[in-house]
Amino acid sequence: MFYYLIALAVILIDQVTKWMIVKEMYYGQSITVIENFLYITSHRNRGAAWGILQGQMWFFYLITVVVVVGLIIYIQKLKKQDKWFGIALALMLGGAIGNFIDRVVRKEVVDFVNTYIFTYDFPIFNVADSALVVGVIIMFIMTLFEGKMKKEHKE
Ligand SMILES: CCC[C@@H]1OC(=O)[C@@H](C)C[C@H](C)CCCCC(=O)CCC[C@@H](CC)/C=C/C=C(\COC)CC[C@@H](O)[C@@H](O)C[C@H](O)CNC1=O
Repeated sequence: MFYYLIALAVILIDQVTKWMIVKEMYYGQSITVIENFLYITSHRNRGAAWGILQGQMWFFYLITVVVVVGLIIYIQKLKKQDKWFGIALALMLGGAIGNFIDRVVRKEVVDFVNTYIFTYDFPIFNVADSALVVGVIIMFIMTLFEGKMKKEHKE
């Protein structure tokens, strides 16, 4: 149950930030936060990461529903000691739903976090993407860590 609160918090923060960007900024407007590193740029994406599959909304709905159902089943099955795993799943759940709301309501995803990692202009993303990526990273670390733990028990 606790994990759904994390997912809900991610959705709220994601939707509030997107709502502010849509309300306060015109499309393409950019605000410098840290020169040459971080900008807030009002952007829209009809695709997935890096703008792949532009406009394939039905495909995105399908994938997102499968991802969300999978995550909920996984969260329900969690045991007590899988705390971090649950947090990772909750972050991914919140992120997936956050972008899903945009895709259903706006038919496009609002993006605004514009970072330049070294000289590479990383694709503009949003809070939901960050939650998804952080969730994936935590899950990846947990899986590695779990593997290591099991090996130790065996030896
Ligand atoms: C993060 C997943 C993207 C997110 O997937 C979602 O919604 C999920 C729930 C539904 C998709 C239909 C299915 C995932 C497709 C897989 C994918 O795409 C490969 C992802 C790799 C990833 C490593 C895990 C890299 C990271 C990229 C970016 C995020 O950097 C922080 C750049 C984000 C910008 O291109 C921004 O314009 C994207 C826009 O906001 C729409 N977002 C989505 O489609």
